Amino acid sequence: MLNTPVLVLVETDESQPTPASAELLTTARRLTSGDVLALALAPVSASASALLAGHGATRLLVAELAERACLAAPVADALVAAVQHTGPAAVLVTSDYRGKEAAGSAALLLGSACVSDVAELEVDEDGLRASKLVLSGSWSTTAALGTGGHPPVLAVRPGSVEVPAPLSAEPLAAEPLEVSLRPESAAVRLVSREVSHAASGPDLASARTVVVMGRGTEGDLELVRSLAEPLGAAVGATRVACDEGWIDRSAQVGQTGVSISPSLYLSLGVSGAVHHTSGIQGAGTIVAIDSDSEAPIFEIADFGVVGDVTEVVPQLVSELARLRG
Ligand SMILES: Cc1cc2nc3c(=O)[nH]c(=O)nc-3n(C[C@H](O)[C@H](O)[C@H](O)COP(=O)(O)OP(=O)(O)OC[C@H]3O[C@@H](n4cnc5c(N)ncnc54)[C@H](O)[C@@H]3O)c2cc1C
Repeated sequence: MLNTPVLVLVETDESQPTPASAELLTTARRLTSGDVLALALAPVSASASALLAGHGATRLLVAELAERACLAAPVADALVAAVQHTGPAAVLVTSDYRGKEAAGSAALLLGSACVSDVAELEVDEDGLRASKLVLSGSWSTTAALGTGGHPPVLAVRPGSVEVPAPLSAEPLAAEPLEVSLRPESAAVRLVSREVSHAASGPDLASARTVVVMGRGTEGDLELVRSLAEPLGAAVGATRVACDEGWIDRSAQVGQTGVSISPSLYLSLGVSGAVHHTSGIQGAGTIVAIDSDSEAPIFEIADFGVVGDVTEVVPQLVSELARLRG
């Protein structure tokens, strides 16, 4: 175990940290006996701050980036400022679209290492080791990050660790962090930001359960939602479903879409092309419903149903309702 601080970029809503942030804090807490420094990019409510502490944070730095918090370059500047202020052994961010880009930029600015899509982190006598799956999950690679240099910046995939219930804790005192933006960061302005159609359920990248719509659903989003809603699942899609305009592009899972690692992945009429399955490498249990028994998705599925989604899904939904009384 390390005894030096670990810096974690966290996000909170009104009352709590996001599930991905709780995972990062859990990971950091397991890596070090030293401080776990939470860096927030907006003011944090007392209840969210207490939960940050409950998940393992010992200090809370707040860099107020306002609307720039959703742009990678200013976030990288905030990470660099926090590193210079606190001297951590490592920096953890969530491996999503913004986190990966910010991690790369921050590592470049710090002259340190960067690994994205990290599935597992451990400490051995030589320092930190980060593991990830590559080549559509056919290889697991581990990078040794050494010690003594600038802290490595690690983008950790959501869904990689189980988060225990938070301990009861007092809110942390927020420590303001001054961030001076580089001219190139200050030059980028946020013009608009809106919630997309696909984002009406849980966040796709960090959801514990995901139901994915493929071509076999023939665009019946109601059918997909009829299963997703009782499961509290996020809705994802294949590229074909997005190309057809059945659902917003932001729902695309795969090589050119979002990478997901839910505990439960359920596919409806998805063939299992490698471009799609490369985005679900970290998934726990894979359940596939497809009318073609030869579909490649069945090669990686833990449970498979060969059948028509229009017949199987309603039966599944009513069985779920029956089991829940
Ligand atoms: C460079 C590149 C990048 C790509 N990136 C991505 C990516 O990020 N994500 C992605 O998803 N794809 C991506 N693709 C596309 C990918 O190769 C596949 O074409 C796509 O994933 C297939 O989508 P699908 O499974 O919905 O459709 P199909 O492959 O057409 O499969 C449809 C499935 O539905 C089944 N079916 C049909 N009717 C029913 C029914 N009534 N009930 C049950 N099952 C039924 C069929 O048996 C079939 O297995 C990429 C391709 C390229 C070249």
